[in-house]
Amino acid sequence: MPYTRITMTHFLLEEQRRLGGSGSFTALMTDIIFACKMIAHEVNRGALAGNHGLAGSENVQGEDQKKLDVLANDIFMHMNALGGNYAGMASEELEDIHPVTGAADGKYLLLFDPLDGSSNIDVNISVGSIFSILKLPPGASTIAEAAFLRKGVEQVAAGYALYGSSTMMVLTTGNGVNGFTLDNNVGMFMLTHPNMTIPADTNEFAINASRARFWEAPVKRYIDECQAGKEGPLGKDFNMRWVASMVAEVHRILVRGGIFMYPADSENIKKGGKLRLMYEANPMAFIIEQAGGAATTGRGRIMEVQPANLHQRVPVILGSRNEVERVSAYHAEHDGK
Ligand SMILES: O=P(O)(O)OC[C@H]1O[C@](O)(COP(=O)(O)O)[C@@H](O)[C@@H]1O
Ligand SMILES: [Mg+2]
Ligand SMILES: [Mg+2]
Repeated sequence: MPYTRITMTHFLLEEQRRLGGSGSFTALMTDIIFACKMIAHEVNRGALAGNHGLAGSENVQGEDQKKLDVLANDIFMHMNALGGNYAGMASEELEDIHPVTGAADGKYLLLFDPLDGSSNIDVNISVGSIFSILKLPPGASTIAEAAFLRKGVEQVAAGYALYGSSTMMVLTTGNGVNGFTLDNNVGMFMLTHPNMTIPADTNEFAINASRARFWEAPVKRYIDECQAGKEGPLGKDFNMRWVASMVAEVHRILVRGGIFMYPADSENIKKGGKLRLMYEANPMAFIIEQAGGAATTGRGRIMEVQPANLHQRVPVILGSRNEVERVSAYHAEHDGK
């Protein structure tokens, strides 16, 4: 049998040739690949390297930082500054944007969640990293927060690394979604999941049901209908999953379909929702839409939300198109639209 493996680097070079680019995109992706490999290594060493537990500090959102949140952030910042491809970065773990010194020619902006699902670190359940890449606006000479505050539709690429039973990277550059698995023996990501697509229908939902008492009527209606199964209005039995790592939930949906919801509720709406728009919701929405799914706040497309600040939160409902559209329709009906 002929050998057919394609490395992520070769895949990116091919993509670059197709677009007629100069190579800077491949270079910046190489930095992200290095960062994710190093974080995978630290996640994998876990307690052996003393990587579990709290760091003893809080991030800008008032959340307790885990040691790995801090380490993953340091790795992401360091590796992505080295190549000089970015003019600036923004992270879940940093209050302000971080202009990259010496990167006068950096043409891109990087936003990231260095470690997603961090409540799962110490219990050895899948976690991940999420990233979103924007082009520096034309004519921008100084890197201010305003340069980052752009709608998700302006992303040029987005992806995540999943540190699970195997390490994977999933990427979109606006031309479909492709998944790569890290071969630890050769240290390279190999294309294993070409052209990932999400089935339009599903019978699997993911929501943190402990928040049911706070849900809005359209969310309660939908989950009640899922739970009513074959005998209910949806006419089929549903299964439920909740990993509490958005990366793992999105990956499951890309592989076998499903709907993931972290909706607005009467409690989290005081902050705008739970998940962060710029480095969680937007990159995942881009990936999901590119795979044929849909991503909404319940009241509009996530990627069309105009960000007002870096750490803005937003309600998130994404996955198999027909189910996401059903939940949106329930919101519209409820709002009298
Ligand atoms: O603790 P909950 O309410 O189940 O929330 C879990 C959600 O929060 C997150 O962990 C937030 O991400 P961080 O771990 O990066 O803060 C998501 O990955 C996940 O979907
Ligand atoms: Mg996160
Ligand atoms: Mg995080």
